[in-house]
Parts: sequence; C-alpha cells; structure tokens
Amino acid sequence: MTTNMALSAALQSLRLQDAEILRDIELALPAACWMAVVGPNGAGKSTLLRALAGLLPARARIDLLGRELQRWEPRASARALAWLGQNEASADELSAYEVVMLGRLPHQAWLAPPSAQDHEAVARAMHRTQCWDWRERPLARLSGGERQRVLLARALAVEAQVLLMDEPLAHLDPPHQADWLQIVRELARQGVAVLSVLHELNMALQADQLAVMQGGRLRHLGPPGTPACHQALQAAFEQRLHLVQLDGHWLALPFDPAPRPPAEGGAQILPLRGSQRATR
Ligand SMILES: Nc1ncnc2c1ncn2[C@@H]1O[C@H](COP(=O)(O)OP(=O)(O)OP(=O)(O)O)[C@@H](O)[C@H]1O
Repeated sequence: MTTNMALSAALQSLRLQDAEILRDIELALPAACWMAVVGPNGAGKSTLLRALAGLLPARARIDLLGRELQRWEPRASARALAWLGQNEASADELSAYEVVMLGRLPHQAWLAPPSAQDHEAVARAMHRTQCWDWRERPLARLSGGERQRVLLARALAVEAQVLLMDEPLAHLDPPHQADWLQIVRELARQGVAVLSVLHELNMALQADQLAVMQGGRLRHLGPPGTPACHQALQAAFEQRLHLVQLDGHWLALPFDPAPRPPAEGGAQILPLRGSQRATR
C-alpha cells in the first residue's frame, strides 16, 4: 500500500448480487495528477469508482489522504472527496444555483445558512463551467449538456482535494469537452487528484495516467503514450482500435478489421480538390 497518495486502494474483491464484479485491483492516485479509467462496457469502471468513494462495500483497504476511508468522519470525507456520478438523479425542482450549493453542504454547520464563502465557491464553480447565466432555472428545464455542467459545478464547489467523476463528458459538446479538459488540468496544477471514468478514448489519452480495465480487473496503469499502454488498450478493445499520433497527441480511432465493400449504388464521399476546399 502506498502511503503518500491522495487516494489508494488495495481491493481483493467486490461482489454484487453473488457475482464477483471486481478482483485484485491495486491503484494509487497521487496529488496533482489526473488519471483516466477506460475499458469496454461492463469492465467494472463505474463499480470501481463507487468503491473508491466508499459507496459500495468491498473487501478492500482504501486510503484517502493517508487515512483509511472507514476512519473518516463522513462530513470530513465529503469535504476531502467530491463525486460526480453517472446519470445522477437530482432534485429537478431545485434551481441550478441551489443544486450547486448542495456541494457546499459538508462545509456548513447543521441547519446553518450558507456563508459568504459558500456563495463565493458556488459562483466560482458556476462561472468555471459556464452555467452562471441560468442559475435561476430549475434543473428540469435544462438540456442534458447544461444539466451536466451544473452537476460538474456542484462537484467543483466542494473544493475537495480528490475529485472522482464518472463519465463527466456525457452530453457535452466539443467546446465544452475542451473546457472540461482545461478545468481538469488546472485542478491538477493546483494539486487536486482527479480520477475520471471516460468513454472518450481520445480525451483519456491526454491524461497523466491511464488505467485500463477489462473483466473486472485492472489490466494496465501508467502514462498513456507507451507501447505497453497501447497494447493493453488493444487487448481490452478486441484489437479494434487504430492508435495514431496527431500534433503530438495520441488518438484512438474505432477500426473495423474486415471492412465491407460499399454497397452497389450506395453514396460515395469523393475527396475535395484543393480549390473546392476554400470556404468563405
Ligand atoms: N447492482 C448490480 N448487481 C449485479 N451486477 C451488477 C450491478 N451493477 C453492475 N453490475 C455488473 O457489474 C459489471 C460492471 O458494471 P460497471 O457499471 O461497473 O461497468 P462499466 O465498466 O462502468 O460499464 P459501462 O462502460 O457500460 O458504463 C457489469 O457486468 C454489470 O452488469
């Protein structure tokens, strides 16, 4: 077990409904690091994240900021570890501002009104995810992407040292995905440890560390640009990726090893000639 880590886990087994979902996982997340967790559907990524947050019982030792998670007082751990779940049910009748303020609950005394610092943290988080303009609107009246930015702001408003996010890019358009990337990098620069489950492999390949899961096990953990990491990705995704480099970034493109010939009479995409590329 690594001690000077923001979050570390030595998990022997996690069972749900009599089935073993996770087995033999050792993972250590340092401060000032962004780690992405990837793997095929059903690999156990969300289950792992929930176990790390202490939301599922497991045969495991999990340490948060050097202390066993079970020994933390719940409000203190909720200040140290923030969580953004997948398809979270949220109080739809609350305004976006009120939802983000929920992230400040662990900082507030029982039944005490929010402090000036709480309001400042909420405003900061909402500006950061660009959802301040609809702060008065109920969550129910927001689009999927707008709602996701509010929930991300709620997680940021906690101002925790460890941030766990399950599919944070769901519903986000490319500019807001780029904003998310900027936020995560800024958090890591500030010393926050970020762990995110991502289906967007091209985003995950930009993380500091990549954890590749398959069949309830951790198959690889390390920086994303190495041959060992690429081998693990190919194995996890049935050798159906093209891993290519563009402007110094690795990209993973879905790849059909046995492409079918185009159907007769089907539509064709013709390459543009140079003069046709110019647009006004
Ligand atoms: N409550 C449950 N009871 C029994 N099995 C479960 C339960 N929740 C999840 N599982 C199973 O555990 C396995 C891992 O699920 P998990 O949601 O962690 O996968 P994932 O890697 O996040 O998948 P995806 O990419 O599809 O979101 C799956 O086979 C799933 O069917």
